[in-house]
Amino acid sequence: MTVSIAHLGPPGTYAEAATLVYADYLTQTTGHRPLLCPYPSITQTLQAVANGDVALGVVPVENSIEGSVTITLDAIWKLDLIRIQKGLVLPISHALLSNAQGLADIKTVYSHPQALAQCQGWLEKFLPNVQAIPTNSTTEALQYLQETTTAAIASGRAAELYQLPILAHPINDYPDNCTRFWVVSLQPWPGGNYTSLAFSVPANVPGALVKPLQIFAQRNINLSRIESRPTKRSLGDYLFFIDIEANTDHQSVRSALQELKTHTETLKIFGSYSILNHQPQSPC
Ligand SMILES: O=C(O)C(=O)C[C@]1(C(=O)O)C=C[C@@H](O)C=C1
Repeated sequence: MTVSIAHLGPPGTYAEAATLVYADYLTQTTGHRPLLCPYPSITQTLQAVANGDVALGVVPVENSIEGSVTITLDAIWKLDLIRIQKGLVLPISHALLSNAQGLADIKTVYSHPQALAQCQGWLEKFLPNVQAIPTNSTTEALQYLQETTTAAIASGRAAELYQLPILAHPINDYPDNCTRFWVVSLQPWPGGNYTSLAFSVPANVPGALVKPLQIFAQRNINLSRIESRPTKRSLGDYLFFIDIEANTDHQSVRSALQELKTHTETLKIFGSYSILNHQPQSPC
């Protein structure tokens, strides 16, 4: 049976590039080529997995310049059953695509908010008076390029795919730009050396976060990331997303999670997974 993988589309997005990396890995390990299914937004990609419309989904989680992809974290928290199967890191190199003669003709630039943010400094320096308009994906931004006063931030791969001219490349503010993606599904997976979880704390009182963090520290379990997101219930009320460098199969992790349950209001464990080591020829 062909496995379907949902990702943010249309074709040409960085999420599609990450999905192609995972599709190659699946083809090599199972002998079957999966089917790629583009969705118009990250939320719809995750919803397709939660509904069981597709077996897998690939979503961006964190960028080295701009930090968390908050849409992904919020949706994963809401969609209870989502489990992480793999992590993968993709180098990101943004280009300015446009049919304009030069930068001076550009009045509007379109892109995904993460891409606009990763190029903020470049935009301020080279296109200071231009209006930046967010789109659902970098590829969606390309539909506005019929006008010769518009530009889009997308990948060199997208420029090639849609035969669009590149005015400047690379334009990300820092050269070492990477985005981490998660491959998610409804199935628990045999695991790896990373575990991701999130929790809300019972009340906004002093030290509410100290205890959960101590539980890991006391067992010598290393935290590789901590991120807060508003619960959206009231101002100052937060959820905490944590990545630890250990597997839920380890006795110390199991006992930490047991204890954590008693110090949190809601605890969600998204699973243990390994990182796919991918060495691309060139950035996407
Ligand atoms: O719009 C795209 O092309 C995406 O794949 C989304 C996305 C993101 O949400 O972070 C993925 C990687 C890059 O960091 C920029 C944008």
